[in-house]
Amino acid sequence: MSKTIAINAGSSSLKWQIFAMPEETIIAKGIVERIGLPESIFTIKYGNGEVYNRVLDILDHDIAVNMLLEQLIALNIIRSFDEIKGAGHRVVAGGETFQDSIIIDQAVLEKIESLAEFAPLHNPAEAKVIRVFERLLPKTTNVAVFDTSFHTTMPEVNYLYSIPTEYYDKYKVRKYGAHGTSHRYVALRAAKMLGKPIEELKLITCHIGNGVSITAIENGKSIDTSMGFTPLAGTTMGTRSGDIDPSLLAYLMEKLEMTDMNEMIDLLNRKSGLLGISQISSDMRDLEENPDPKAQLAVQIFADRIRKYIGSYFATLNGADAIIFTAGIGENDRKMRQRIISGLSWFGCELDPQRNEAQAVETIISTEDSKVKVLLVPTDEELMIARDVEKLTK
Ligand SMILES: Nc1ncnc2c1ncn2[C@@H]1O[C@H](COP(=O)(O)OP(=O)(O)O)[C@@H](O)[C@H]1O
Ligand SMILES: CC(=O)OP(=O)(O)O
Ligand SMILES: [Mg+2]
Repeated sequence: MSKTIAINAGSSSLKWQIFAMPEETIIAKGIVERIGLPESIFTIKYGNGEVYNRVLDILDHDIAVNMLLEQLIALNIIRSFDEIKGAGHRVVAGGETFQDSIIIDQAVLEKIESLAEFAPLHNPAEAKVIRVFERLLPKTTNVAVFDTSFHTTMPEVNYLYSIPTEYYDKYKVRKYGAHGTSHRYVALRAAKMLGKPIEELKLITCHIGNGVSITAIENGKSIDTSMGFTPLAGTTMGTRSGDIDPSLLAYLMEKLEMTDMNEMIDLLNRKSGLLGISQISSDMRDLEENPDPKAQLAVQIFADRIRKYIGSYFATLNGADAIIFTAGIGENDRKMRQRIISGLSWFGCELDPQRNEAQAVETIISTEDSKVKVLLVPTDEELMIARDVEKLTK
């Protein structure tokens, strides 16, 4: 038995699990939520159902990971960092350089850092977390697992933008997508739940967290996905605008007397989405029950954009067997699932209100008669990451 830690740094969270491998039993797990927001939540579950929980302001991922490593020792979950043989790190953007998971050396880490423009809210923070590991756990093998890997099967017709092709040839400008590890995991689980080989299924997977992406899956392969060159594209998200008319950039920059394009991109990445529309919060928990009309408008726009992508993927796939909900909002927010599916009855999707009460458990939430099944599948990016560490370090 060896111990592997899987670290999943998201835009608003840091999730992690320590597994005994190859048994895949969980030794401890935890999440730091609302990173960068007031009242971040730091939780560790370990031992025989023990829980360590603190609410405090955690400014960034660097602080979160240092706090986590400190508590692993303080709570006696491990006696020394040397016990951890492998560490798997989620990295959002691998570009065309990294098609698969890889052991991290200095050249790999520098390349991950150089891909910052491909995932500005993620790669820099993820690289920092890896550097903390290199410093504090020098004997541990670090492995990078890329969100983009699963989407490398997308056909050219879907990953190319309608701009001069020379820019793809010269600069690798294309759609890369994200959340691939999650889409892959929930698709595999869905096939099990439906009792069919994944090769025979057409699936639309909806990863709805602080970042949101919708993926069309055929034959177990990603055919198209809503995120683009970076995770800014697609649907409305916690702080990201999703798709907009690019002409807006020049127009708004002039109005705002902005000269730096990075400032504009930052506005779309960090001040838009639920936060921008509601002017209240990027966190769905602060909005869902909030009677403020702006909060409710934000919630409606959020649902509408997801529904539109699902609709378009019915066209991409020429029909679908199942829609799958996962991630923070997809797993926990039944009202949001109801809002999204209620507009898709023409396609043959019908939710069972009672089954839809479920939260964070694997279950079918559509009615018996629903032509398209609707599934709730809690994602487990960390397990997929730990499996890749095991594969590469054996
Ligand atoms: N019980 C809940 N009801 C509604 N939304 C929830 C609930 N629990 C978590 N969320 C939402 O999930 C989002 C975070 O999702 P998550 O997948 O953890 O994020 P990340 O993108 O950082 O990985 C937040 O917007 C949070 O409000
Ligand atoms: C790519 C992305 O948006 O990831 P997350 O939802 O974890 O922030
Ligand atoms: Mg995430």
